Amino acid sequence: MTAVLKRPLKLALVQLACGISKLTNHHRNIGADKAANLSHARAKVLEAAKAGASLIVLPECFNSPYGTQYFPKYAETLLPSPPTKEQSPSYHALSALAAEAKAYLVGGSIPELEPTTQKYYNTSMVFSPTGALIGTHRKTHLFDIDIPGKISFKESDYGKIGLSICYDVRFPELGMIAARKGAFLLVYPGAFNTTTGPMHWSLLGRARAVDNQTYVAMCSPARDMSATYHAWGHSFIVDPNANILGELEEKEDIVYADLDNETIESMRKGIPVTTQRRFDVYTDVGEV
Ligand SMILES: NC(=O)CCC(=O)C(=O)O
Repeated sequence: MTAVLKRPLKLALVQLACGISKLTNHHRNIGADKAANLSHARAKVLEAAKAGASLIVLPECFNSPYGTQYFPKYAETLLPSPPTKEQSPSYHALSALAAEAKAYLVGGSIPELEPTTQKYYNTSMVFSPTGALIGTHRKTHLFDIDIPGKISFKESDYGKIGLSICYDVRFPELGMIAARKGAFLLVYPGAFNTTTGPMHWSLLGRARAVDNQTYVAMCSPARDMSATYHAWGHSFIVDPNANILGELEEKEDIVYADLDNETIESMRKGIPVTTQRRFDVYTDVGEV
């Protein structure tokens, strides 16, 4: 999916502690307690909003332990939209939180149960600062006017973001299609692990940034060695030149970066691959 946001903007990735934690009694089993996770996510998102972030991202499976064995217990029904509070407490919590934070909120992902087919999905929901749902993504493998003193509206100040989930980052086509449709930022709520994380997490995010000359944001849960799945952590934000603007370690924390148009424009001017494609020689797979 793509969403449209005004730039420049401050982006925050919330590397949430969402596995089962043994840190303190207070935090014990927080990963297994959806209501506690939603309340903890609220506190961290409001912290990011207070720091000035207008686009805030939560990680993959932010309100449940990560693992398909947990899907039946934690899954919510999102269709028909809008769901009731009973069908999807997370939908309502995220919608209210986006409005409270007055920020765009990429709600990481949650397990979804499709009521007709009874199939499970790993689904991300995106809310606007009014609390409206503006997009969803299920993991799959310019009007410019300036009349002085009257009206000024610059549609080109707005940009789209492309959203995929975790393993999706290994499929360059998704990011490429989003970038070719105008996305300036590719967001991946994700939960790599302590095996594949050190090998590929950073490499893949930086590769997608260079491929598409966009910003890329990879938002992981914090690592919890007492959970059944050990998330890599290391949430990071990278610019279109593959420079890491900020990266976390494995514990709970928030990383911020200011994103602008100029960096993308200057990168695309300097290395103009976006205008040099040879569709007379090979097929335009990004044109779908
Ligand atoms: N949650 C995921 O999709 C994990 C993907 C992963 O670890 C990988 O290496 O890819």
